[in-house]
Amino acid sequence: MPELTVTVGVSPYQLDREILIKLDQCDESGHDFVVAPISNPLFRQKMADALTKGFEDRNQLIQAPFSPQELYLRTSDSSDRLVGLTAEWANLDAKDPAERYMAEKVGEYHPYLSAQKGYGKYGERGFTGAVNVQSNSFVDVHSKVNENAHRLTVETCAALLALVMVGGCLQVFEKELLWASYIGISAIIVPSLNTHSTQFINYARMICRALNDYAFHQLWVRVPLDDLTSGDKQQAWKNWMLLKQMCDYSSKLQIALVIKSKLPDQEYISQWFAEPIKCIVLPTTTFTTNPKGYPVLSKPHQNLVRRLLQFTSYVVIEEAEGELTCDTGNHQKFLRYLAQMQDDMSSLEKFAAGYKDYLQSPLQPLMDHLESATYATFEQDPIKYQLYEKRFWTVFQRTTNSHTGRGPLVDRSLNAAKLACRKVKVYALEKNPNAYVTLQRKMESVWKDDVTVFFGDMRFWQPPEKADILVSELLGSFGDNELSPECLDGAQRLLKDDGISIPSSYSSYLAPLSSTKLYNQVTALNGPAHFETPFVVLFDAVDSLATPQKVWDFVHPNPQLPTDAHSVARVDNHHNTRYATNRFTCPKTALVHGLAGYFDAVLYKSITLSICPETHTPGMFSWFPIYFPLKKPILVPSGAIIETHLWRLSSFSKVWYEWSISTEFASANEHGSHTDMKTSTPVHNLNGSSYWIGL
Ligand SMILES: C[S@@+](CC[C@H](N)C(=O)[O-])C[C@H]1O[C@@H](n2cnc3c(N)ncnc32)[C@H](O)[C@@H]1O
Repeated sequence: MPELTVTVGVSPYQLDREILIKLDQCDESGHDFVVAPISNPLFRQKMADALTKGFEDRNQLIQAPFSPQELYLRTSDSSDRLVGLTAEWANLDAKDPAERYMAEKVGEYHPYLSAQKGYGKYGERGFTGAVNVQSNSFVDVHSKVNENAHRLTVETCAALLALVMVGGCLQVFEKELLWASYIGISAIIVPSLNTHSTQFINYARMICRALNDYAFHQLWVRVPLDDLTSGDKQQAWKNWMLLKQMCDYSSKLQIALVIKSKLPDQEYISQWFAEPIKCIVLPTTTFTTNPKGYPVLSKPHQNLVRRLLQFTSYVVIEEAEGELTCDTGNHQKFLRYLAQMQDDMSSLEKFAAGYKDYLQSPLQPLMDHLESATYATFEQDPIKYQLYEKRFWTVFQRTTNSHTGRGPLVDRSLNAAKLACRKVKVYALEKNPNAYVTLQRKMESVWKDDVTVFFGDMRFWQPPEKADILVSELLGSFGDNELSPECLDGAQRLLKDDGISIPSSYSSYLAPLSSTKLYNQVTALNGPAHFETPFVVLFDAVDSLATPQKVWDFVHPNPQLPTDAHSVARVDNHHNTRYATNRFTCPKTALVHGLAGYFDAVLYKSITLSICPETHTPGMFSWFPIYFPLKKPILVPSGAIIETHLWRLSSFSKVWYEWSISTEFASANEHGSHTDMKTSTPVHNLNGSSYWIGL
């Protein structure tokens, strides 16, 4: 695991000084950035005054541009070290229709506006100013109200928009965003998501518009990790889901997760790991004090923050209300110390650090020829080969036939034989012409007469004699996805009637998962085919929603095959097709982004290897799990049934998977009783159209 980096900022509850002075102070105390409100209390006061006035006066006040005195952020200097904070007091879902009406529904205030034709972007935003896209000119509609229309060129429009907007809460929000955009701030923290009720629909619409209209790289929504005042422990998460959906899963929409002193249960913490957390907000009140008087976090908080630092390096220390002179330098130092604390890392963790949530296309060792570097990566795993060697220990005295790569399994079988003072004859077979060169050299220099190396495909190769033991390692992250069943079926005729296959069986497992990060990464690959392609990936920003269940298995030697079968795999592969359906109870309301796939294998009798989370072979890193994505995530209520459907299908030239997920839940009907609802995703990868494995 690389050293965790931490970028610590500070969020003053109120700024009473020039922002540049504050930035200097922050530099001195070691902060990397400052989260600063865009406008200040003077502006708030002006807006509050405006609401008490009559129509004309009100509009005059709210149309006035920001005066420099009303802004904390006045210049574009240092905007790269600033995160803007829009006014929390702007209630985007104000019950008072006057507030919202004045702010947004310009058309109703100004009936002729709705009669205008050809509104461009700015008009659609609800500004009184509108771009007439046809004439390429700017119309100050409010001036038109006063029968005093000004026509301005579109070039000056952006600068002028700040001057002509109508006010009110929504207007405040837009006005601040526009100003922040003008001075070049790239990240904005928008008002907190209302977690007490579902009264945030207009807020969601405004966020959606902001994502659409402004060039900000990111909008961070303040969300509490848990709202302990709400009866529903998932209320904050559910509202966040709704917001995400309304914003059509925009990847620019991210979370500033506020961690308070009381933490929720683990299952309600882990649901956030699947979400795009961009920033961790730690109010100073979340810290406790150690005996020397320095601020520290409790152990559970430390664990949580360290876990979250794997997703983001941004931490904001938020000064509590009324703590204007609070010195957050020591809080920041503690966070840096926490980020640097190294756990003892296992070899698995060291190896895995660079692979977390990194999507890889599954290997196709049958259709493609692997590269030397890929074999070198396999060979770094000590555990896999130890397990094979353990197995050889009991069966080595017979002729061995091995499918080899660069030969690590051959080495292990010879080792085991030597330790047990037994003689084995090894035939090593490889179909990769390049790996075959390496094998030949190894035979000449190391193995000598103990091993004979052959070049060929096990499905068609003619052996000098039949083997007692057939050793292979053709397993993929989902067990059968590198076509071990087809290859070993083809090779079964190389085995004596009482011969042994290592592995003797392997099984595949599935579980539903939630991960916005993985979903966004598939989206970023551009193109619908990627949503119909499984990926090998080491899960990190993932919430696993259930213990994986077995979907199917394969056994070798395969009792279904005729003993004299020759090239069976090519003639009829029907016996290797599968369909499995599994049912999972969703433990909490969750957004399902796809399926996690795993496998375990019995090498022989009690010797097994596994990548399933509950039974993972310690220290083994040859395989990461597989991810079957969904084109559109599905929201599943707590307690609902998630039914997975997976097919393994085959033609003469390829094997592929198809998948879909159905959900079943009870829904109240208009008579107050419950009816069962069932929904389903489309079937993914029909006919192997997007992803297949070549035979
Ligand atoms: C996953 S690699 C494992 C290699 C080696 N056992 C190891 O652990 O490093 C599978 C190897 O089997 C070879 N292979 C796959 N299908 C084969 C086939 N039908 N006949 C012969 N070799 C095959 C591949 O070229 C590759 O070298």
